[in-house]
Formats: sequence, structure tokens, C-alpha cells
Amino acid sequence: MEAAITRDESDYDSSSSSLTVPDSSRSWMSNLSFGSRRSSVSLCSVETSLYSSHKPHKANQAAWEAMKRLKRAKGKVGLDHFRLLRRLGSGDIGNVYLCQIRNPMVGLPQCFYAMKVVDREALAIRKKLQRADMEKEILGMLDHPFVPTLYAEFEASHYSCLVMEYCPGGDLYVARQRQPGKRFSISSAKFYAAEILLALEYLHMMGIVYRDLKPENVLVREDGHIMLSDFDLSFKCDVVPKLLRQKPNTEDTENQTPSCATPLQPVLSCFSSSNRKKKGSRVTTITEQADSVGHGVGPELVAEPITAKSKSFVGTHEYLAPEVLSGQGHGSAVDWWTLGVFLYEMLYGTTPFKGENNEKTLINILKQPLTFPRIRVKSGKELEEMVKVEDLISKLLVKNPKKRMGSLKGSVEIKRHEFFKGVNWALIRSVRPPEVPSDVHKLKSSRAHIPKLSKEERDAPYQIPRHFDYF
Ligand SMILES: Nc1ncnc2c1ncn2[C@@H]1O[C@H](COP(=O)(O)OP(=O)(O)OP(=O)(O)O)[C@@H](O)[C@H]1O
Repeated sequence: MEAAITRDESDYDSSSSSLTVPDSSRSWMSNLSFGSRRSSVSLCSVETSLYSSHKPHKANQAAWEAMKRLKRAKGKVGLDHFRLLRRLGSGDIGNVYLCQIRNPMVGLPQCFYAMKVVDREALAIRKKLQRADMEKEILGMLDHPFVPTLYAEFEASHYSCLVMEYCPGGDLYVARQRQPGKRFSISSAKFYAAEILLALEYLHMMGIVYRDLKPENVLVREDGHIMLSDFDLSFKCDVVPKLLRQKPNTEDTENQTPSCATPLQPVLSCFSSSNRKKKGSRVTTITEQADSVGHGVGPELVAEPITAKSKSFVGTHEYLAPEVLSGQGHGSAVDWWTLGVFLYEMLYGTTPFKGENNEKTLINILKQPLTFPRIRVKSGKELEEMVKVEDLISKLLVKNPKKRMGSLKGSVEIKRHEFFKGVNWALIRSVRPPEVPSDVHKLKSSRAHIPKLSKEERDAPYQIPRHFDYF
């Protein structure tokens, strides 16, 4: 139960405290609550939207098809076209609602969407508008099975609305509470960590440093696979893919000295050509292609924004990397640190440097050596797996970012670790996940469980004045 802090010095333009709250009255959409769990806060910079209507990964999805048809029929999508069903959650910058298209498309199933609604005026007062704009810009660029699809975006009055893929399975923080001893099994933790690793790999290739990995931000989709959410703390940078030549059969990635070959020309792409030309999206390869070179002995493709630097103090206390705390500048290696903290929390039910209070947690992150609690294992096989995962976590939680696993060659180094041996990276999205949300069918067939908003709110939500209670 921890709130996060933010100080901002480089990629964002304001140094205002993240916990400053305007004294204001707003409508239903601003009815935000704070501090339900560990939350994260910061500010970020505005750039033009890269929203793309070309989403190859969603080509056969009914929700995407319905949205395309709606756009074709109406010309422009707006709030009037949606029926809001209930609030799914709220965070530091907005509320998220479950919604449906008002008039279902003939021949298509009625689909659910998640609509994130941000009060632009309120955020401007709190100097957090740029965070919302950054999130919108980043979401518009994404097209990957483990990150959200932005189906539509529009403004309504002073609200900004993002219509995204809906995840009915909740988040991994809640899922962890359901596990025996509030800990995931090693195989479940491996599955989730592997999918997150692929999502981070994709983001890094797109020049996006995520910065806010924590179980609360890993949502579970209808099919049980994961979706990273919440991109308002992310930052964008340029990244140029490189081919690293390496000696054959070099298993120990830490001791390799890569030599940089000529930067790879951006010729392979799973992204739209319009995106490719824009700042921050010069990376041009697909995950599977990176996989295939990552396991061979030939040159390795590396698309890691190694030189990207930010000095913003952002994230969630227990997940902050040492270099974020020291304020000397941080880059994509923060995501590999957070992957280590995430794996630790999944397996041990707590984070590795948690102190009695936030201040002590931060000191521990900087000074305390990593230790692992003893947990009972049921078999020799499990013990073996435990040894491997602890080795991986130790390599991810190296305090010096330059020596951290992944900092040099990105995800390929981590994917090759013994713990992930046997993971079929290219086909992981076809593997049966540890849990598949069981109530999805109930949710679909029984509308009685869903609506929580009054008719008045649903019909004209932004006109209803309500108390503004951020905290
Ligand atoms: N696509 C989705 N499907 C289902 N629920 C979602 C979805 N997106 C967000 N939520 C729910 O809404 C909550 C708030 O969303 P989100 O974290 O994006 O808001 P935020 O204001 O950016 O939060 P933060 O304070 O962490 O930055 C989430 O914790 C989650 O429970």
C-alpha cells in the first residue's frame, strides 16, 4: 500500500510536486481516488499524436473490426457512440470505464472496451497534462499482443478519452493475493515474466522505456495472457538497431565483448510506414526476428535504447532502480531492474528492498545487498528452478546499471538465461496461461452484473457536476 513520488528534471517540464491537488469541483470523470495500492506519479512532455489505424496484430479481432466499421459509418468516433457500463478503476491521471458501442454492428458480437478518461483541465492545473499526452502518443504507436491496442481517441468537452482493449482478468497484484501463500508458483512466474520480457523488448525496440513495471500494471486479458498497461510514466527516445557480432557458443553473456557492426538499416517492419518515419519509432524489426537471431551463434540484432537518458524521478518506491534514485540519469536498464523486482515479488510475495517506510525502502535500494527468503520447495526439480531464477534475479538486480543483465544487448541476453531455457518465445502466445479468467462468460451473458452508472451519467456523463476528490 504505497504511494509514489515524483521529481522531474529532464524529460518533463515541471518540478511541481506530484501530490499537489487542486481545490476544484469537477464532474463524474474526475471522481478519482488515490492510494488504493502502490501508485506512481510524474509529469511528461507533449508531442504530436502518432495514432495509427493500422494494427496488423488486431486484424481479425471483432472489437477492432467493430471500431473500424463505426469509424467508417460515422466518420468520427465520439463519446456519444459509447455506452459506459461501470468504472473499472482509477489512477493518478484518470478513470477507466468499461464500455460498449451503443448500436452494435450488424453481424459482429457486442464487444467490451476500456475507456480511459482524463480531465484535461484538472491535469493542467496539476501540471500533469503532459503525462496524459505522452501516454496517448505512445498508445497510438503500439501494436503487439502484450501491450494495449488504442482503438480510438477523442475529446469530449475538457475530457480526453482513450478507447482501448478491455482486460477482464484484473491485474497480477490481485491475482497474486489469490495464490497459496500469496506467491505464484515458479512456472506461473516464469510464464508472466516471459510475456513481460517480450512486451518490454517490443517497447525498447520502439524506443520506449516503460519505467513503471509492477504487478498492478500487468493486466490479464480474456485469454489469460498479459497486457502491460499505464504508459504515462514512459519516455520515448530514438533507437537504432545494431548487429553485434559474437563468438560462437558463448553462453556466458556477461563476459562477452560485443563489437558493433554497421547499424542495421530499418528495412524490416511490423509497424506502419507512417509510424516509422516519426521520432522514437525508428526501430524496425519484429519480435520473432529478434528471437531467431537471439538464439543463434551468428550476429545478434540489438535494438535497445542503450544511450537514452532521463533524469526524472519517477516510478513506484519499491520498484525504483538505484540510478533513478541517484538522479544521475537512467535509461532502458531501469526496465530490467523492475523485471527483477517483479519476479522477486511474484515468487516471494514481497519486494526485495521493502523497508518500514518509503524512505527506508529507498535507502535499502541503494545500499542493501540482495537476499532471498527461504521458501519450502517440494522437489529437486523445483529447487533447481529456484536456483536458476535466483541467479537471474541477482543479475537483474545489479545496482550498477552498466553491469546489469540486459543493459548491453537488451532482452536477448535475458531470454538466453538458463531460467528461460525451453521457453518457445515465438509461440508463447499460444501457450495455455496459468489462469484464464473464469468469469468472462458470465460477464458476457449476464448484463445484470455490469451497469453501475445511472442512466443520467451514461447519457451525458460530462455534464454532471460532482465533487472532485482526487485524494
Ligand atoms: N484495459 C483495461 N482493462 C481493464 N481495466 C483497466 C484497463 N486499463 C486500466 N484498467 C483499470 O483502471 C485502473 C487505472 O488505470 P491506469 O493505471 O491506466 O490509470 P492511471 O491514472 O494512469 O494510473 P497511475 O496512477 O498508476 O498512473 C487500473 O488499475 C486498472 O484496474
